[in-house]
Amino acid sequence: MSPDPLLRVENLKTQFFTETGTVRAVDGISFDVYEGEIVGLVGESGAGKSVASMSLLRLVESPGEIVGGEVTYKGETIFGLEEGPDGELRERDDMLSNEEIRTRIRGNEIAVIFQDPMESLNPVFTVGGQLREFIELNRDLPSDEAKAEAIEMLREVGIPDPEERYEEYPHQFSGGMRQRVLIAMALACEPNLIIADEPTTALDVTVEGQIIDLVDELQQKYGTSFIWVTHDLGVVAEICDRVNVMYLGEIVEQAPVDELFYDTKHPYTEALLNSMPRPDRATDLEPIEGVMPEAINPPSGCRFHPRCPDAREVCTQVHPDTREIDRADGYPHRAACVKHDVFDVGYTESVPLEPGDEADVRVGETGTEGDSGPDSSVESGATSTDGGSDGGDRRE
Ligand SMILES: Nc1ncnc2c1ncn2[C@@H]1O[C@H](COP(=O)(O)OP(=O)(O)OP(=O)(O)O)[C@@H](O)[C@H]1O
Ligand code: NI
Repeated sequence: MSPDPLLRVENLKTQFFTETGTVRAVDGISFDVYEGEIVGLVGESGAGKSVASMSLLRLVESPGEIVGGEVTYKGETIFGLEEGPDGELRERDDMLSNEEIRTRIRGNEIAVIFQDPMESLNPVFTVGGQLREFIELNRDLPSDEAKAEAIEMLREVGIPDPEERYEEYPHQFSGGMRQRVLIAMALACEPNLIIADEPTTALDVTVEGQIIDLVDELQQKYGTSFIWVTHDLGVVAEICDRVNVMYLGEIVEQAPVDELFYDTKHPYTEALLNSMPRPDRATDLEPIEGVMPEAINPPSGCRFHPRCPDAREVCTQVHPDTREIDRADGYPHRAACVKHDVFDVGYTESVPLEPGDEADVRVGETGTEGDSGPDSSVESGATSTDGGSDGGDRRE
């Protein structure tokens, strides 16, 4: 583990200001990416994985806005706020401009691969032409050299007959081949970090496996770091070094991949694991009970408590921060669950919630749960400075 991370994300918050309310899509997440590692962001649909990844390059669009926290890349501030003279939050002076992000960071330092290659490739231009143009622009190469490089990249990502395929259009490529093209494009400028948002989700399992092997190979060859977004813990097991499990805008567990699987500290991770097939567990699959509530008005206390088999009374009141429970290989194993002793909020004495007690409670319904919301939660962490101040931290 090198002393300084390549990317540091601290207490990042991104919200959408919609007519029906404020969506707390990313609600105070912190994680690091060190050089050469593949870091997973995993969680159910709506957990905030995509919004988190978009926020890292400030790609969130209105009505979305990053409202708090810090993103630092190689010591440079991609996003950061400070308190102005009247106590209002404003962007820090050392924050990179949009222009700097576009020309210096995006593509060259940090590249992004999205789920649907058809959205990233223009259907009216040839695959090769697009790749060539991208290389020409970003690496300032003359056209013929860029073309040779483009063909080389296509070969590198395992496209057969790259000279011929160079002349073809995106629709002539299969989904897996298009995804390979996007990987080629991401790699073309030899970035240090690639953010890949569910790049294999639309593919069948065999092709997915091939793409994952390819990424593994390229990662070792180029030493590129990755942030790998997925809802699939199987993929995480295959490819990631460290993992962040997201639930309703928060990271509830963070650990090196083996620790996460074999010394699971958060009931949500446990539930995710139980819902996926595993060779080392013969038991039947158990789907996670209930649905993830919406991020507009999350449950009080621990956001997972209405679905949690370990939930006790205290879990409805205390909102756990993500604390270090253990260390493994020099990395922290963090979890946001008060059943761990470090929280010391009386979990053991607290009355267990009957299963099903709150399983039906939906956000927006009347009842103690829906009424309280996060404002009434007690923050468990003395270190947490922003607890419950939602809305108040919107910039303007
Ligand atoms: N443009 C938008 N306007 C309003 N809410 C949004 C917008 N984009 C995302 N959200 C909300 O932000 C939350 C997080 O969404 P996000 O797309 O990051 O989830 P995800 O974990 O990537 O899910 P998936 O696995 O389905 O891609 C969700 O509640 C979503 O509805
Ligand atoms: Ni997503």
